[in-house]
This record gives sequence, C-alpha cells and structure tokens, in this order.
Amino acid sequence: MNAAITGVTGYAGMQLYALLQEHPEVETINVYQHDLDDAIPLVDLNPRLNLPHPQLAYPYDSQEIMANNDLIFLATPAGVAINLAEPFLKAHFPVIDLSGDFRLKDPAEYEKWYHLSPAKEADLQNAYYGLADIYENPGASYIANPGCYATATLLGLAPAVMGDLIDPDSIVVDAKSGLSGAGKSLSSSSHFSRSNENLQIYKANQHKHIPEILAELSKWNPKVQHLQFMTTLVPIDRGIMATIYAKVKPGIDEMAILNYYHDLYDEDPFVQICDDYLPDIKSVIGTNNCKIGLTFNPVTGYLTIDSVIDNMLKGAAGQAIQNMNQLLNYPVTAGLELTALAF
Ligand SMILES: NC(=O)C1=CN([C@@H]2O[C@H](COP(=O)(O)OP(=O)(O)OC[C@H]3O[C@@H](n4cnc5c(N)ncnc54)[C@H](OP(=O)(O)O)[C@@H]3O)[C@@H](O)[C@H]2O)C=CC1
Ligand SMILES: CC(=O)N[C@@H](CCC(=O)OP(=O)(O)O)C(=O)O
Repeated sequence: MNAAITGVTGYAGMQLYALLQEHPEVETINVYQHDLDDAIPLVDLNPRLNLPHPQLAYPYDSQEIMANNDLIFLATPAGVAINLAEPFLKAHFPVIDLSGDFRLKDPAEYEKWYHLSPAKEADLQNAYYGLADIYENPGASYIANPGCYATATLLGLAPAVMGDLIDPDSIVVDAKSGLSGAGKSLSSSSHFSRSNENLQIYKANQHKHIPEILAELSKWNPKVQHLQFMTTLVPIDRGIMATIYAKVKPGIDEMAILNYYHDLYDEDPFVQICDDYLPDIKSVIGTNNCKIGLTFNPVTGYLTIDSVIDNMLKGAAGQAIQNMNQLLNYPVTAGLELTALAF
C-alpha cells in the first residue's frame, strides 16, 4: 500500500515516517507539505529523517493524495485537520488524524477546550475515536487518533470503569509527560533551564484531553460524570505516567480487580498487566505498549493504577499505525514489533 503523510517535520510525523519505513505492508511513503509550491528533496525539508533512498516532498494537494495513496496520516497541530478533512470525508478516503480536531462529537465542547473554531457537527459524527486497544474494528474511514494523556488514562481505567469496580465520583488522575509531548515548538516552559531538574504543573483543570477522557468513561459507565485530572511536565524526552486513584466499591477485593484487568487485556499484544510491580516509564519507551500496575490500600480503600506509555508511540504514531492495521485488516502487530530500549 501507499501511505501519505503531512506534518513530517514535526515530532509525531517523524516518528510515523520511521515506523512506516519498517512496515511490511507499506510499499511507498509519500510526503506532502503545506508550505511548498514545488516538489523538493525530503532531506531539504527534514535533514533529521533517516532516508535510505532519495525521496521528494510534494506540495499538499488532496486530489493528488487520493489518486496516489491508500490512506493519509495528518500529523498536524490542532485546528489544521478541520481545514483539510472535507475532501477526504466526502470521498470516504481513509484518514488517520493525530490531532484532537475530530475526537469530540460536540462542536461546542471543542470550542470550549481548544479555543478554536470546530469542524461541522455532521463531520464530527462521521469520525471514529480510535482507541485501538479497546475498539478493534474501526467503524469509519476517518479515524481520530486519541490524545497521549487520554490513551494512558483510558487504558488504565477501562476495566475498573467498565466493570463498575470503583466509586464513579472518586477518580483522580495525576499524569506526567516528557517534553516531546509538546511537539517541536518552544515555549517558556520547555526552555532547557526552566524544564531541566524541574517539575511544572500546567493547564490545571483545563487540559484539552479532559473531555475526550470523560466522553469515553461515561460511555463505558454512565455513572462517571467527572474526574479530577492534572498534568505535569517532567524533564525527560519521552514517556507518560498516569497515576490514577479511585475508591474501590465495597465488597470488591484486589483479586477480583486484577481478574478484570487480565480479562480485558490478556489477548492484547500491546497492553501488559504487571501483577507484582508498578511499571516505570523506561520499560515502555521505544514500544507501542501500555503497561499497567495496580495496588490496593486496604486502610483507605483506594486503588492506585499506574499506566505508562511512550507518548510518541502508543500516544501518537504507534497507535496511528495500530489503527491503520485494524482499518486495512493487516496483522495488528505489523510494523509494531518493537523492543523497549531499557528494562
Ligand atoms: N508529540 C506528541 O507526543 C503527540 C502529538 N499529538 C498530536 O499530533 C499532532 C502533531 O504533533 P507534533 O508532531 O508534536 O507537533 P509539531 O509541532 O512537532 O509538528 C507539527 C507539524 O505540523 C505541520 N504544520 C504546522 N502548521 C501546519 C498547517 N497549517 N498545515 C499543515 N501542516 C502544518 C508542521 O510543519 P512546519 O514544519 O511547517 O512547522 C509540522 O510538520 C498534534 O495535533 C499533536 O497534538 C498527539 C499525541 C502525542
Ligand atoms: C507535554 C505536553 O505539552 N503535552 C501536550 C499533549 C500533546 C497531545 O497529545 O495533544 P493533542 O491532544 O493535541 O494530540 C499537552 O499537554 O498539550
């Protein structure tokens, strides 16, 4: 198959390009860039890409993209896919959109959390929220790849919420991310001197992943109507740890909880339940895996769920490939048989 990408000069786009190079079903990767008038060597656009063969980057043109490719990945910032999606939606051409533009169904919610003009409601309804480890058969050709924090949080909470094991009013998420989660643009909080040897809480109670997390949790269990969600920038390159606290319902013991987690994930090649330890970030870096550890405190009645992912892989490009595999009926692990860089 031929895969198109736009946004290959960004962090997620670069990671995606690297994964597609190794994907057994991908014959050609075609790169399209928004600010080109003519084709140029890709190496001129992004000298950091590892290019075994000379390759061109083409001006962005939706008709040409659909004529020469089987699917496009949009690795663009929030607000961009809204303007690119229409021709693909009309033609039912497969899209995997790494941004948040089509994750929410309600345009007013998008405006509230993203402070941008939303896509048309009908188009939002036609997009599919691609939380690939929970929903295995994409129901539409436009896939909204979930946010990185949302992925770690939702995978960590899914069995507890679906199984009605926890008090729905008690969920607290303390999520930590490395700096690559912010993309390639500098901000005052990502300067070396500010971020190194520092921890910074940001977007307190205002993070744009809150509504997509809540939408899924309340779909799985309508009793969940809110959650407390905080994000902290930590001085590492990659990785997310979502530490989740929730009060366990009376009569539910630790073994029952563990069984729910195993039942949901044991067949999934990408989610591992750590029975006897709480996983650290390094153990998933370089992989499309999510590792989940659990610990119950009988004194307080609280369950702590530790969910770790690589934000660039499971949180972005890896899950995007997983969604492509599911959409095009390729083996789900194709191109994703990756080994952690450390243990
Ligand atoms: N980084 C991460 O861990 C994760 C990122 N995401 C999402 O993936 C998307 C890409 O993120 P990331 O790679 O971090 O972002 P970057 O800022 O690193 O890269 C953004 C890319 O989009 C391109 N771009 C910018 N403006 C436009 C435009 N108007 N039209 C077309 N292309 C444009 C940029 O090109 P140029 O070279 O011209 O700037 C660049 O290639 C975002 O929506 C992000 O939220 C999702 C999960 C995790
Ligand atoms: C560390 C950091 O800044 N992370 C980003 C999350 C990136 C992401 O997943 O955002 P999208 O929803 O746009 O895809 C943030 O908190 O906004």
